[in-house]
Amino acid sequence: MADDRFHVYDTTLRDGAQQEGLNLTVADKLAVARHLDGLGVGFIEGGWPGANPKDTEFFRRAQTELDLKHAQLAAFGATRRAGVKAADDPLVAALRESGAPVVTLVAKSHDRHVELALRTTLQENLAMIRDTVSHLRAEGQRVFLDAEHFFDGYKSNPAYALEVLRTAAEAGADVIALCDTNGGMLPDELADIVHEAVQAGARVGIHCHDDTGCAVANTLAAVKAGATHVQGCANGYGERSGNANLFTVVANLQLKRGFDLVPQAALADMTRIAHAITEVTNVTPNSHAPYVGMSAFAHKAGLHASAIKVDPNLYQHIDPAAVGNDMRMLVSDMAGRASVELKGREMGYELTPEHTKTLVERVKDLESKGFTFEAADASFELLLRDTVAGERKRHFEVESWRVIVERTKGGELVSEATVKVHAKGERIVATGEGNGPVNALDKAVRLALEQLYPELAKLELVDFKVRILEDTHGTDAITRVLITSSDDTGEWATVGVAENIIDASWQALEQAVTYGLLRAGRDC
Ligand SMILES: CC(=O)SCCNC(=O)CCNC(=O)[C@H](O)C(C)(C)COP(=O)(O)OP(=O)(O)OC[C@H]1O[C@@H](n2cnc3c(N)ncnc32)[C@H](O)[C@@H]1OP(=O)(O)O
Ligand SMILES: CC(=O)C(=O)O
Repeated sequence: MADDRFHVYDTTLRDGAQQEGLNLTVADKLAVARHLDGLGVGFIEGGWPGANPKDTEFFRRAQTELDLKHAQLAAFGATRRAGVKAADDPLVAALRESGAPVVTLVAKSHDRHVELALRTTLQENLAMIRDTVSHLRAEGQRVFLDAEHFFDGYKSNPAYALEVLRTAAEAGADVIALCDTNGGMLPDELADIVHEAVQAGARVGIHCHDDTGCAVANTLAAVKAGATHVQGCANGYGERSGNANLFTVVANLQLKRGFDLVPQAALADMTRIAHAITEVTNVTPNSHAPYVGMSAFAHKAGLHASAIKVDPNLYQHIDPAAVGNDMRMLVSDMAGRASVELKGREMGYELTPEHTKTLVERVKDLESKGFTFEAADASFELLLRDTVAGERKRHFEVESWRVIVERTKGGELVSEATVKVHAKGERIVATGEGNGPVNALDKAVRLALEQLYPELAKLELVDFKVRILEDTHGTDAITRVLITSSDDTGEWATVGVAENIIDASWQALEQAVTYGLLRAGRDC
């Protein structure tokens, strides 16, 4: 069980699920909870039982299907309605019956919200808090209180906001999490208010939204001011601009401020966990996310690479391995010799200074014509092999290719491609049909080569991106095609550039097949 002196409290399954476009099934919620427990968070807020059947079901299934090693489940809900007893409020009953050891109650702490949104008196709101907290405590549940709009409330009526905090603490709430519900706060002012709340004598937590882009900074400022309970969401999910990214918060506190929040081994697994959660939520991972993003330790500028060659710490704030991420070199027209040398080493090649120089020149020249190698590692490796081996031996030589697109009498569009290749001393002609010209070419080239290279059966074209460069030239614009291919062990990307989209696609396709054969360990 996690240390109770400082809480890492995750609200992905409740506030994270309030993100536009994010929709989790009960099975998804259970899967995310297991990942969060693997990270070692102390509390997982599972949702609002009683508010919808899915969240009620989550808490029911969690009792038998979740075997949490670190975390405790928290059920979220509101204080009782005005004018009824907590014991008689059906939503409070759902919290009581959720099976969760912890209940987090949202309560109004802003006087205007009490009067306008709850449409009750300030005294009745305090009674709602007192009554609900003490009722759930008496039922044996631990209670935390989310003081909604606390910072805006404090600015409007500090005495009342602090009265809410004291009332909850006196009734038995262990933590009063101060919520920047509208996400409008900046760190300095927020820290001052947290300091005042801590002085009032309660254990204070912090719950920040990212509407000013300061949710993580505000959370860290609150901790500095005395908060000992941090709330946030995996990958920064949440209502509007999101919540404080819990991964960033944990990494900052543990690696920069010396807190011992999650096991080191779990922290070193954080990048995998962050990506595993995106698989469940079906939200594209933010490659620029701090610590866990694919680009978080990717270096593009030549000057950076030249210093990194001497010591990676010169251009990195931490060792990426501490959060399970990796340093990557990007090769582009911003690369210098060091970038290319390090990228070559990453790929398993020790390049001579002459080869490095030639490669830098070829990359800069090709990028000026529209190629992009940072997005096409496989094309860069083929270029590197050409440079090192003079003209690299080929698995196959292309004599010609042709594509016909036909609109049939019935209105159907059919593409037919013919490729003529030479491989292993044979001349092979093959024809493929597809729903588009690239699909037809892909089928034809595999048909031609699969009899000689059966491993091509595993190759799959998984993504195809087209970009028109210099589009002011109208039909003379250059087309760049990026193809991502996969086999049963991984993915690779190739690039083609030409005035004609089919020609650019063919270049990327031909390299994809060649690289696939090299990956499979095929000699020419
Ligand atoms: C800041 C936050 O993000 S808190 C989390 C918010 N999350 C959600 O709202 C998602 C889940 N919510 C729901 O499913 C529904 O809103 C429910 C089931 C909770 C309530 O639904 P309904 O009964 O139809 O009420 P409705 O949503 O229209 O309004 C909310 C009611 O809760 C009351 N309320 C709001 N905050 C509180 C509070 N802290 N304590 C007690 N009552 C509250 C409002 O005054 C309003 O009361 P009214 O019905 O008398 O007008
Ligand atoms: C409780 C909550 O989610 C908020 O005030 O933002």
